[in-house]
Amino acid sequence: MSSQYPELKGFYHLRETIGSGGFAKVKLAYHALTGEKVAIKIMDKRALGDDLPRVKTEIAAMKELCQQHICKLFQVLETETRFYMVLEYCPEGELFDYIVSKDRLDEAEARIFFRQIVSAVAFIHYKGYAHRDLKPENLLLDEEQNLKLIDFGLCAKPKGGMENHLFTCCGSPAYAAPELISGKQYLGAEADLWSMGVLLYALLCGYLPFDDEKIPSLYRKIQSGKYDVPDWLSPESSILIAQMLQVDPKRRISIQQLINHPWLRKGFNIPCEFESKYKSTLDEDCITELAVHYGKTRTEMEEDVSKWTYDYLTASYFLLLEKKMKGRPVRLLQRPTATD
Ligand SMILES: CN(C)C[C@H]1CC[C@H](N2C(=O)NCc3cnc4ccc(-c5cc(Cl)c(O)c(Cl)c5)cc4c32)CC1
Repeated sequence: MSSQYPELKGFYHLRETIGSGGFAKVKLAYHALTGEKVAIKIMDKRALGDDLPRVKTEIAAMKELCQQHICKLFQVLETETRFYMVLEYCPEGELFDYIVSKDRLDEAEARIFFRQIVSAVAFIHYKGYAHRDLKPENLLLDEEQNLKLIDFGLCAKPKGGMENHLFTCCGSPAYAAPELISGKQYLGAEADLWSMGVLLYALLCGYLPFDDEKIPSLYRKIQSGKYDVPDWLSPESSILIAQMLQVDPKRRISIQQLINHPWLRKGFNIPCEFESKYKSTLDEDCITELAVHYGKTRTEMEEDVSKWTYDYLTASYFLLLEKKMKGRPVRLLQRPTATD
C-alpha cells in the first residue's frame, strides 16, 4: 500500500479507505511515532482541476482554526501530483448518519450537539472566517461523541473583515440562505446562521425544513421562509428556529445573541464557550519527549515546534498532545537506540 504513497513510508502506516469527500479519498492511517490513528485526505492535483484553489483555501483556514470542535489538521504534504492532509480521526462518522439512525433527536440531545456547533461556528467567525457549507454531513463524531466541523474548502475570509460582503453562491442548496441563492451580495456570518437554523431543524425533526427534488421549487420554498412546524417541537425550540430562519438577514439572530440564547443555556446556565482549549504555550511533557527522541535540547525543540511548519514534527507534537489530553502516556513509540 505505501508503495503507492512513498512519501508516507515510515511516517504513517496506511490502512483502508474510510470515505471520500468529493475530489478526495480519505484513508485511515497510524502515525508511526505515536501510534495514534489519523485520517489522511489524499487529493490528486490533476483530478482537482479548477478545484485546486479550494484545497489551498482549506489548508490555510485549517492552520488558523485550532479548536476543540473543529477537525484538527496535523500535517500537510505536497508532491508533484498530490496533496495530503493529515487530519484528526473521527471514528463515529457523520452526524447525518447519527440523526438518520435515531430518526430525530430529543431536545436535550439536540442541545448538547447544537452547543458544540455554535461553539465551532462562533470560533471561526471570531477568526474572520465563514464556513458556507454547514450541514450534518460536515459534522463528524469523535470517540467521545464530540462534534468536529470539517470541509473548509468553501470557507471564506472576507478581505477587510466579516462586515464585508461575499458574492459566490456556494454550499448545499437545502442549507443555503435566501440572500445567497438570490445572487445578491451577502454576509458570510449571516448565511452561516441560516444554515445553522436548517441544521437545528434537521436535528429536532429528522427532515429538512425546505426540500424539493427540483432546485427552482426548492429555492422558492427557501425564499418564502415558510416551513412546517411539527407538533413535537416545544415552543422554545420553535421560537429559536424562527429567529434563525428569518428570510431578511438583518432580522436574523446573530451568533453573539445565539451564544447566550435561553434555549442553549437551558440545563447548562452558562453561555456557549467558544475560545479554543488549545493553549498557545507549548506543553513541556511533549517538548521533552520530542527533544529526547530527536537528541535535541528542550530549547532547540521549542524553537523547531514553534515554527508550526505542519510537517511531521508538527503532527508528532499535536498527536502527543492528543495522547496527553486523552490521559494516555506522553510517550513516542520508538525510543532512540544508542546508535541513533
Ligand atoms: C461530506 N461528506 C461526504 C464528507 C465525508 C468525508 C469522509 C469522512 N470520513 C469518513 O467517511 N469515514 C470516517 C472518517 C473518520 N475521520 C475523518 C476525519 C476527517 C475527515 C475529513 C476532514 C476534512 Cl477537513 C475534509 O475536508 C474531509 Cl473531505 C474529510 C473525514 C473523516 C471520515 C466523512 C465525511
